[in-house]
Amino acid sequence: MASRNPAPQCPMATNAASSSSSTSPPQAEKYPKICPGGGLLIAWQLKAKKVLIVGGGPVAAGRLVNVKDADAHLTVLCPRSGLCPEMAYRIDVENVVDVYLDRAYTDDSILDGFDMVLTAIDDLELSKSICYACRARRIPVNVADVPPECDFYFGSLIRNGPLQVMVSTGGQGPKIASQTRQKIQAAIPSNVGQAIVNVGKLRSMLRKKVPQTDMGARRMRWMIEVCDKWNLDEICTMTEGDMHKILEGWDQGRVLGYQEVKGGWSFLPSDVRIKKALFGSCPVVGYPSPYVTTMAGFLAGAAVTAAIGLARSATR
Ligand SMILES: C[C@@]1(CC(=O)O)c2cc3[nH]c(cc4nc(cc5[nH]c(cc(n2)[C@H]1CCC(=O)O)[C@@](C)(CC(=O)O)[C@@H]5CCC(=O)O)C(CC(=O)O)=C4CCC(=O)O)c(CCC(=O)O)c3CC(=O)O
Ligand SMILES: NC(=O)C1=CN([C@@H]2O[C@H](COP(=O)(O)OP(=O)(O)OC[C@H]3O[C@@H](n4cnc5c(N)ncnc54)[C@H](O)[C@@H]3O)[C@@H](O)[C@H]2O)C=CC1
Repeated sequence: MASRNPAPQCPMATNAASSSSSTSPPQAEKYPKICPGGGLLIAWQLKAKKVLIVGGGPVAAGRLVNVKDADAHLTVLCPRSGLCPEMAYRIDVENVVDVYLDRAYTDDSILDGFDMVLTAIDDLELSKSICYACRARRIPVNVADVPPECDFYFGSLIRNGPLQVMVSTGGQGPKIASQTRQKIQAAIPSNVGQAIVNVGKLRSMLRKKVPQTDMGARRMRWMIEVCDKWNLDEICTMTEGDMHKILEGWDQGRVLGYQEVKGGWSFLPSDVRIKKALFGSCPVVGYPSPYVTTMAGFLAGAAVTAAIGLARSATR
């Protein structure tokens, strides 16, 4: 791992050590405050892991998307008569369900061998008993609608290529999770996924070029400099040929910038920046580029003036 995660900012955090300043040790301000009561947000690698969904309604269909996005091997257990249109489509047309069992849940032996179980059925007692059977087998389980019977909660998700963001409120305010997700989504540049794909490619090329483990720190410093020197739009334009050029800089201990790699005059702004200034919209607040609004305003003004002029000359 490169470097430690920055301490999460928690305005509601209280720290026993720092709240009584007279007794707090000097380290109290230096280390991140512990903020208990949260869940552990992790990117669980489900690829080829066996997941069972019990139920075939809209909630089960939502869970299906979550686990298939993570490349899980999925079994759905639900009588055909109970499948909602989306679930039927996923099973029959899209064919993304690896094993479909057209029957109701009857006995717990079916749970053996699964790595994760998700229930989304309208039978609370059965849901609870599935939960206990999973816990007896140490299988992580989520029971939709019954937070106490969940080993983990789902959250409000953003996905853009390799980028994934999850907002969780620990089960307390799912609608606020959804609203917060929408605000974050509006602040994330739409091309971030492509930029991450390109950076991922460059990183793996660098690892091939410099595989030595004792070069880890230098590799990381170099990659950090690439990401600082190339902005997101520029990274999106990086071709494999550009990557080879950038990697040539490694031997001289330097990182080539966009202009050095792509050519062009260094005293002019890059074509990417010009395009963005003229046609882009601000990814953070979403307003149209000032250049575009000014130009549109000018054209509208000119059109109105011309129309008035024409109308006047017609009435004379
Ligand atoms: C524990 C959890 C389930 C789990 O993970 O197993 C859970 C539980 C419950 N939700 C309930 C209600 C609503 N859920 C939503 C929406 C979402 N709920 C989601 C997740 C979670 N919901 C998990 C915790 C997430 C967290 O930490 O915040 C989201 C984020 C993701 C997803 O479902 O995939 C998705 C938003 C997706 C998006 O838009 O991005 C809305 C709003 C709406 O529909 O617009 C309402 C109505 C408003 C309200 O009730 O507040 C009730 C019924 C309460 C009752 O009966 O009164 C319970 C049960 C209970 O609380 O007891
Ligand atoms: N985010 C959340 O946590 C939410 C949870 N819910 C809850 O999730 C549950 C499922 O809701 P919906 O998807 O709307 O489904 P639903 O209530 O429309 O249908 C239930 C599904 O479970 C299946 N089912 C019932 N008994 C079964 C059995 N023994 N074996 C296999 N399948 C069985 C039915 O055939 C059907 O497909 C409900 O309890 C609902 O209250 C609902 C909305 C949001």
